[in-house]
Amino acid sequence: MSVLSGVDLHAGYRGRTVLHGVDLDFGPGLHLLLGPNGAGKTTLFRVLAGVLPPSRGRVLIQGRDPHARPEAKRLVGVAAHRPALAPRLSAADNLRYWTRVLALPAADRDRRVREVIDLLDLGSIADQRADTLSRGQTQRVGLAKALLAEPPVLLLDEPTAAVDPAVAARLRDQLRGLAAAGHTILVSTHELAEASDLADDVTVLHRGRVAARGAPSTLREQLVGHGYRLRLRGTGDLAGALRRLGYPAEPATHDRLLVDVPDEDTVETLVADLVRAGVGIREVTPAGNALEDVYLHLQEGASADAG
Ligand SMILES: Nc1ncnc2c1ncn2[C@@H]1O[C@H](COP(=O)(O)OP(=O)(O)OP(=O)(O)O)[C@@H](O)[C@H]1O
Repeated sequence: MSVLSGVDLHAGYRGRTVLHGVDLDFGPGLHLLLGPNGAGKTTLFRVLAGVLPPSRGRVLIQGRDPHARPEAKRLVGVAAHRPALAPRLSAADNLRYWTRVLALPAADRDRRVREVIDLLDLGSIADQRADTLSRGQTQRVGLAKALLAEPPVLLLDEPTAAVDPAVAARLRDQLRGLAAAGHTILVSTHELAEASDLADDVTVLHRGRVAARGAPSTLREQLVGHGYRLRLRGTGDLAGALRRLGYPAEPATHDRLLVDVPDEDTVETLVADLVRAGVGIREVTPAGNALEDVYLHLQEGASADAG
C-alpha cells in the first residue's frame, strides 16, 4: 500500500538543481534514506513535506499532493535535524505551543502533549527550559513535536545524530513501535551503523538521485558487485600496483581498496601478489559489511567525477 510517493522529483535552490528526478514509494513501516553529506536528503524531506515545491514531478501522501492541497501537509510530521525550540519555554510548553500552531482541537491539546511526553519518555525534562536541554534531548522533543498531530507519515532527519548510544537504541525501539502501529516512517541518515541496524528497506540517495534501494545486503550487490575489501598499508600508488598485477580494483580511499574477485582462491593469489609487490596488507574482509562497501563505492565514484 503506497502512503508516500514521489515521482520524477526535481528541486533545488535559486537555479541550482539538487534533486534530479527522484522516484520513491513507501508503505507503512520503517524506511531509511541513506546518503552522504550533501546528497539531498534534507532537500528531499522538504519537498516531501510540502515545504519546498518541486520544479518538476509530484508528491503524493495518501493520494494527495501537499503542494496542490495544503491540508495534505497535516499528514506529515517532520522532525528536523536541529529542531528549533523556543529557548525560554519549557519542553512541554514548546509542545503546547505547537498544538496551537498545528490547530489541534483545544480540548485535545493537553492530552496530546501528555501522550507524546509519555511515549518518548520525556517526563523528567518536560518542565526544563528548552535552552538548557542537551542536543539529544532537544532532538527527542523535536520528534515529540512531529508526533503531536498523529500524522500517518513521519519524516525524521537524522534523529539519532546527537544522542548517545543508549538513547539512540531506545529511540530506535520507539520508532519500531511507531512503525508497527502503522506509521510510514522515513528516517534519513548518513550513518552506516544506523542503516544496518534500523531497517531492512534502505534507499540510497546520491547526488540527488536514487542510486539503489533494497536490504543492506542486496544493495551491495546492486552497487558494488561481489568482492572483498582490502585495507592496505601505505599510501603509494596502489591503483598502479594493482593494474600491474592485473587486478580490476580501484582505491576507494587512500588506504582501502574494493576488489571484485570471484572466489577465495583468487583472494589468496591477490594477497600473495600484493605482498610480493611490497604492499602491506592490514585487513581482508569478505563482502559482509555491505553498506560500508556501498559508501566506499559511492565515494570512489564521486572522487573519480571530481578528478
Ligand atoms: N537553503 C539552501 N540554499 C542553497 N543551497 C542549499 C540550501 N540547502 C541545501 N543546499 C544545497 O543542496 C545540496 C543538498 O543539501 P541537503 O541539505 O539536502 O543534503 P543532505 O543530504 O541533507 O546533507 P547532510 O547529510 O549534510 O545533512 C547541498 O549542496 C547544499 O549545499
